[in-house]
Amino acid sequence: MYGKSRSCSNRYIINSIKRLTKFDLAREAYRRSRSFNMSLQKDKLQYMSGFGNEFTSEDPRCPGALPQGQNNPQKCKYGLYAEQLSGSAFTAPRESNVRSWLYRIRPSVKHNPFKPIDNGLFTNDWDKVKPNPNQMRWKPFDITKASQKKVDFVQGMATICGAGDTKGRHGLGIYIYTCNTSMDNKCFYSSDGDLLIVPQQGGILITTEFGKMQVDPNEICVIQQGIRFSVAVSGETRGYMMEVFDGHFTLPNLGPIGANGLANPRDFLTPTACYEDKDCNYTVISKFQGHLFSAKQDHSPFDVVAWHGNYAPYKYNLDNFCTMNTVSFDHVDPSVFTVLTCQSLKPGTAIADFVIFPPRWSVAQNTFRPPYYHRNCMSEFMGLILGKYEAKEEGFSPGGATLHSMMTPHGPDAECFENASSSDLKPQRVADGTMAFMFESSLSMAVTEWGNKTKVDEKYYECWQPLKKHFTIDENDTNGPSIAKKKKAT
Ligand SMILES: O=C(O)Cc1cc(O)ccc1O
Ligand SMILES: [Fe+2]
Repeated sequence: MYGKSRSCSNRYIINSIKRLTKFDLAREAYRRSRSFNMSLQKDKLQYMSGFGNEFTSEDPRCPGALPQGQNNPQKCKYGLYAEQLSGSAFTAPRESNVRSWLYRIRPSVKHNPFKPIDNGLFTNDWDKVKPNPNQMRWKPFDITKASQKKVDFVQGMATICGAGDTKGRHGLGIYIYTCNTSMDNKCFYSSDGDLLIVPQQGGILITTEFGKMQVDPNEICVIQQGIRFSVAVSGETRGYMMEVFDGHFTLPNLGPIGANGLANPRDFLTPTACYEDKDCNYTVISKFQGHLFSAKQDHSPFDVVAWHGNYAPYKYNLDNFCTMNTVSFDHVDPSVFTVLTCQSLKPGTAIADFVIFPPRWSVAQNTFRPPYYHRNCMSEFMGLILGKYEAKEEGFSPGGATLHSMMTPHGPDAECFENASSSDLKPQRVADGTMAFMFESSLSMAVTEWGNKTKVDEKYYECWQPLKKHFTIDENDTNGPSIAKKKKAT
């Protein structure tokens, strides 16, 4: 039945070359799926638009692979296995209930046992490190050259800071990834949380169980808990990554802004089903309770022929962000630039917000335009994708980072303060050719041992030391301080 069907071309080919050995058949299936996958140039990849939609997707090579009207028929078309991936408790309220059904060549369970592997610089063990309340700044993180040592995405992950606990399902981790080589017959998934990936140098082609996404610098993607993915790169590659243990990212409420603006739902792109039927020695790396484990299996995990559901990875181009801001006076809080948020149980308070500082018009009367001086009951980790950040034109470079921990004072450097205090306030473009971002968390994060000793800019504090005392009392100022007025009266 399957062999006669034009619809599943791998089977068709396999059955039409009957006298070949099992090995030849497997090789032929691999060749066909490989040439299909290679023909998917990054600009030819197809996506479905929308945030949190109920999507359906079938690989065009196997039409009708999705069961109609039910999730797990006694026999799935093309001999596929049905598998549910649950991203919320079965009983979660409808608005937060997420799951997808995958129709795959083999179920994920067909693997050898997981064995612990060396975590390298990747850890969620931040409680052993001594706390450090200082402002932290990191110079751009080094990328190993392929000629020195081949490093893939998983080998190149390093934890810079974090808080909370994977077992208690509460917290976040912030990671830097640097790599020079594609993951080869190897995939990764986190059992602990959702990953938000922010490429900074070099695009990444991510193959997931749901399909492929090309994510270039100035784009971001989210790969949720449990979803397997493999990263291909084409040179020296660097980026930032945040993992949230509590729940999933959502779009922020817009309140009085109205129904549109900030990150609009239709600009989120989810990949379409694209299977590979590949028999090979494959390695699955699992992050489980903050530790890495490896399991071998005899096939590619990217064998999902069709899927449906509302639990699927997505990407977003930061250029699509519709910025809101003041058109009268005062510097508006940076929450107005929130792209995605992972909320805690405390109303309006985030485990993590992903906030960007996009190119925009700045129009403000009688206002100190750059970020204000600040002490925050939240932690602020910042990264720079491109260009410069207006509050610190010098010293904060693309591929570097800053951390302003809970209640740690921060704000514009002395030069920025002096310039912005006297600049002409006509409407102006700000942040053109730049993209800075912030991971803001209500948790108090600890910097890891690696974070404390790698690329740290020990002189960061110096950027505020030239801030001058400008305080003066003008005896003739009738609106001035009461002491001056009292003196005049007597
Ligand atoms: O530069 C920062 O550290 C982030 C930041 C931005 C802003 O617009 C206002 C306050 C703030 O802390
Ligand atoms: Fe701040």
